[in-house]
Amino acid sequence: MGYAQLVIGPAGSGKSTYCSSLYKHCEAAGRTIHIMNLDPAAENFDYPVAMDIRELISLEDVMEELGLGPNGGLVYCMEHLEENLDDWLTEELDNYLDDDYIVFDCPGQIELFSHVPVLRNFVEHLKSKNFNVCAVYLLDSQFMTDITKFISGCMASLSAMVQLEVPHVNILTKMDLVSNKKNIESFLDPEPQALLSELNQRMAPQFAKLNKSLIELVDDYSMVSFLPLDLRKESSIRYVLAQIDTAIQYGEDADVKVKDFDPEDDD
Ligand SMILES: Nc1nc2c(ncn2[C@@H]2O[C@H](COP(=O)(O)OP(=O)(O)OP(=O)(O)O)[C@@H](O)[C@H]2O)c(=O)[nH]1
Ligand SMILES: [Mg+2]
Repeated sequence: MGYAQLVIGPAGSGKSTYCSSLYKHCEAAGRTIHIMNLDPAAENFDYPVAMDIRELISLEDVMEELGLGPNGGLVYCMEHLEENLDDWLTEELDNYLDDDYIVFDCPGQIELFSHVPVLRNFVEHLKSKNFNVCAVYLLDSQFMTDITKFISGCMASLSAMVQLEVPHVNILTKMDLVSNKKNIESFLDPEPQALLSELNQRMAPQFAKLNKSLIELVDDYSMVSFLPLDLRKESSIRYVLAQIDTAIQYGEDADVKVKDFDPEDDD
């Protein structure tokens, strides 16, 4: 059994920075994780790159040879990855052992986890290789000061969740930049009714019905919950990692068992 995090989220939400902070955190804690770069356009890395999509295909070559722009080029690269799951990726993964923990640093183009099936097939492939996978969706806390942005962030996360069908953890990044923590706290685990009335206040009356459906949808998937991440604080990184580890049952056989709960024990 292997373990994997698929780090996704809009462009610039802090995915690569998260990966490198996680790497440092684990290194200091004596824990081994491997980071794979899945962004064919990435150039600089703050973490040791264990696997790299650019060894398979580079965006620069694709743009040059096929005359594609950056986004079309990226989609082409990812589709090429998809076609090479069985050979290239399988071979790469063969270098890792049971119990290895791999973190995939994805590109930020939102299409990749909403419109095209690349990441879904990638995840299916990992599952078929016995990996427990968690989608880690990062959203920039700077965009969370406003209910309408919050809802659109939730929708993007939800579409990734529905498409990938793996455990899913939402994280609010760049908490060090948040000056008024109160504004954000109301978004971390908000009351659906409070969200709805705020949304209604912001929008013209004809949207009331749509607003209600949106909030119900978000609530039904019980995903209106974000973990704040402040990379300056080890405790914050540790907490977020522990939540993800629980989601993929990492370390279950060790001492974590006590913390697991069996719904049947609950009555
Ligand atoms: N202050 C602060 N800045 C951050 C943090 N995380 C990332 N940044 C900055 O945000 C910018 C984008 O960060 P990246 O980690 O490259 O974001 P990304 O999601 O990998 O971006 P793409 O790969 O282009 O989608 C960079 O300038 C980072 O330095 C954080 O926790 N705090
Ligand atoms: Mg990145």
